[in-house]
Amino acid sequence: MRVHRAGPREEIYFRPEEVKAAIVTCGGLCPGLNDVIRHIVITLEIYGVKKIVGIPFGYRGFSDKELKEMPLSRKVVQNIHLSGGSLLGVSRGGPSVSDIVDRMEERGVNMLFVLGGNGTHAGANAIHNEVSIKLTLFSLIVLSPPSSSLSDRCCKRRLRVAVVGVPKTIDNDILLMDKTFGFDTAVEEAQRAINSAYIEAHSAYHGIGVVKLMGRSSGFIAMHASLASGQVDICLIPEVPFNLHGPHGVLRHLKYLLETKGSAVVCVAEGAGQEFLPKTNAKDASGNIVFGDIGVHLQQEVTRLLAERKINWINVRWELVQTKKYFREIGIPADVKYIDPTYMIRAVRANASDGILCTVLGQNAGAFGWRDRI
Ligand SMILES: Nc1ncnc2c1ncn2[C@@H]1O[C@H](COP(=O)(O)OP(=O)(O)O)[C@@H](O)[C@H]1O
Ligand SMILES: O=P(O)(O)OC[C@H]1O[C@](O)(COP(=O)(O)O)[C@@H](O)[C@@H]1O
Repeated sequence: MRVHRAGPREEIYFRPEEVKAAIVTCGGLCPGLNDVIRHIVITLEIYGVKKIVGIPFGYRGFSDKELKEMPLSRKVVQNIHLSGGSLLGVSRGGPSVSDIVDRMEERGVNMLFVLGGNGTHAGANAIHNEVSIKLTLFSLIVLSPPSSSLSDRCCKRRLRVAVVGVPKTIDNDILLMDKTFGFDTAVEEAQRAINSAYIEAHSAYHGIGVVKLMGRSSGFIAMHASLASGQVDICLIPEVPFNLHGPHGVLRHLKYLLETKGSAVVCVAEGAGQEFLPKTNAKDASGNIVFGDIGVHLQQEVTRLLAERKINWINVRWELVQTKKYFREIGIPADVKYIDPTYMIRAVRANASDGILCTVLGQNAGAFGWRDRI
């Protein structure tokens, strides 16, 4: 693996007037996508590029004839960082790499900026392998194959195309990077949910606030948000196995907290405790495994509980049901409030710290597309 430092080069390969640059954002949303898009466009304009387009809705925008590419300029992107989301839209799934490269050829795209996570970069790598000649420009700070193998591996279509990847993950789980953009904002936003859970729990008799945060395989958001809040008693993350029941189980500790403090707040990352849930073989459009839904278990529990209590349990989640059930069984009243701010923490505008990070990333990506041969 080789990691290339991004940023401007002394010599550049492309003539600006010959460049048609395209930007695509794939996977899930993340605060700061618009900031990065904005700075790529601004940087490309500084280099003199006149043809810059956005590909709508991720890789899907390459195949769906209904989706037209969006002309981008400094004027268009001037204020996009003031709102969350992606100006271009995002999606999972989409066309084959061969189709993507066909469309790139048809449209004359010779510089492609890809913003996304693991899957997106697997796609970017595949595009790179499909298009490139010896001029092989891949990766801002992600993976790149050793240069000696490029001419052998990357000459399928022998096109002069630069592919630049900007790593994006709200989960902040890329080992090579201290911090990924959007993470800081997500953690900050998560504080609101935790604080609400605390207020609710604290204001109820034997109140328990449960907050579920993003994190399929890593609990950085949950852990950082918990540490920052100072209001969380139990933080459950995928990296650390735990028991629900038993002398060292979460429920027993909650009982202790109710008896000693009168209330408690639990912050759980979505990937934590998956082993307690029924497994499904479902996959999302990108082929990512959909975590065991609580469906069957929930239905069974809800049916039983509905009969006993006249409460609308339809939207009650598994964590909540388990907690309520436990305290009902042990005869201790508990008032459990469940908050799921999952999409609220990623649909927001980037905060100041992420804004700066995105500025640096966007500028360096915009400048990196020009580099001469590796
Ligand atoms: N191995 C792969 N090869 C080519 N494209 C891929 C691969 N894995 C995912 N993709 C594409 O990358 C895009 C984003 O992938 P996804 O896993 O949803 O998000 P993320 O990039 O955040 O991990 C999707 O359009 C998907 O089809
Ligand atoms: O509901 P969606 O759109 O599939 O996204 C949810 C997933 O995105 C993630 O936040 C990861 O996304 P990124 O790492 O690509 O930012 C997971 O933790 C979560 O399971």
